[in-house]
This record gives sequence, C-alpha cells and structure tokens, in this order.
Amino acid sequence: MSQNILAQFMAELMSGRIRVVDLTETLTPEFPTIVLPPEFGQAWPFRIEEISRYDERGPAWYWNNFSCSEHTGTHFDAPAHWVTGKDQPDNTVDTIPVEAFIASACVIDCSAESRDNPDFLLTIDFVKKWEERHGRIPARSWVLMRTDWSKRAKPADYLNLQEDGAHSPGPDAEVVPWLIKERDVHGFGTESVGTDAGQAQHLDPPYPCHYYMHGNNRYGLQCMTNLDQLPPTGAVIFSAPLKIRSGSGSPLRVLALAPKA
Ligand SMILES: O=C(O)C(=O)c1ccccc1S
Ligand SMILES: [Mn+2]
Repeated sequence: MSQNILAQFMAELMSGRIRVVDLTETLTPEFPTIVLPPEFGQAWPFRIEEISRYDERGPAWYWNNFSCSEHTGTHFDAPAHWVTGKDQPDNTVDTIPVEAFIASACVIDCSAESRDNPDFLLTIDFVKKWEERHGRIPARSWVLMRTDWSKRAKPADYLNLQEDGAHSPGPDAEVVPWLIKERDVHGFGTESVGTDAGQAQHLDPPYPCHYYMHGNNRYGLQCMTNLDQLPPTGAVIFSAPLKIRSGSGSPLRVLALAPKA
C-alpha cells in the first residue's frame, strides 16, 4: 500500500501539482547572526575559505572549508539548546527521532502587524482568530510565524538593533505554553534571527519560545524565508539538521511541499 502511495506522491511531484518551496536563506559571511549582550559568548558568522578551484592546489576539483555556529543562518533548534530542555530525552540533533524532521505546517500571517510594529507579539487571541478562518491547528504541526522579516535585505534592518537591544517580532509568553498544551504543536518557526522576539529577554519567562518549546521537547526553526509562498495550512516541512554529535542545533536546508497554488 505505502509503495503505491509513494509512487503516486512522486507522480504528483513530477507533474508540478505539488510544489517544492525553499524556505532557506543563503549562507554568506554577511548574513547576520544573533547578537547577545557583550558579557555572553557569541555565535560565529558563516566563514568560507577556498581550498582549490581546478588549479595547482587541486587540478580537477573545487572545494572550500567553512565554519559557523550551530545557530547561524536558517537553522534548527534542538531541545538541548535551552536549559529547560537539557534533561529531555533525545534532545540533541543527533538523537531526535528522524520522524520529527518531516511535519505539517500552519502559517500565521503577521506581516502587516510586524510591518507596523517591529515589536509585535503573537497572542492567543490572534491565533484563535486565525483558527476561525483556517481551522484548528492540527496536533504535531509546526506553527510558522510569517512576518516578512526576511524581506529586510540589509543586515542592520534585519537585526534592528537599538540602544536597548534588538526589536523584532515573536510570540508572547502566553501563546507558547497554550500552543503546546492546547494544540500539541511540533515546534515554532520564524523569519527573524531567533524564535523569540528581539525584546524577549524582558518577557516572563525570558525567551518564552525557547523556554517552553524546548522545555517540552519541541523544536525551533529560525531565519526562514518565503513563508509568503506557503498556504495557511496544508504544507509539509522537511527540516533535517546536520547530525552533529550532542549538537544543540544546526544550519540546514528547509524545504516545504505545498499544493500547486
Ligand atoms: O536559538 C537561537 O539562535 C537564539 O535565538 C538564541 C541563542 C542563544 C541565546 C539566546 C537566543 S534567543
Ligand atoms: Mn537557534
């Protein structure tokens, strides 16, 4: 039976009736990484160095060395990333069950609100209004917060750092536990540099998305793009991080399968 279904799936994919949407930013040395207060360790930006390019260093091949943080660019957050998730089972990128890397997605469009207010916070009421139009969020779905933040091409606009830190949208401290308890969501995804809002250090608890999602053995995706190309419901997300031993996360290629518009 499943063989038949997979053959039908490939026929739909090859026909174009299923679209593949790339939700990944290009890794470049210029792509911004999260900036924490100076007393804390910082994420490495993406660095790349050519080893050879069909030349005397390697006549028939082109390759590079690269380095970056586990949390550079479009990346996956494992539960071990946050102290609340440190004792969760299978909480690192190499131990998370691989079935978790394929899941449905609900896309909540907050782009207008985020354009008008960089500190916009997604609330329970906003999600309930979304559900009135698009139906209840299915269990084990990703909730992807569309803010169109990825359209901010300049790193300075993307990080949006002011004297008191970053200003970018995210979920409030009530909606995250509600999504977990009442909707059993798989994880939370954003277009900005973190799954939490730029001013989330002032929420209670600080960084509520990290605090609750990872504390409940759920996952995060951030620095996503092209969420405006996805339907509110019906997309399937492929998000397999690098299999880093005891890794807290990793850059990855995030792809969505969506019905032809
Ligand atoms: O997961 C991340 O990349 C992230 O947003 C983060 C990383 C470390 C500390 C705080 C935050 S808020
Ligand atoms: Mn992260």
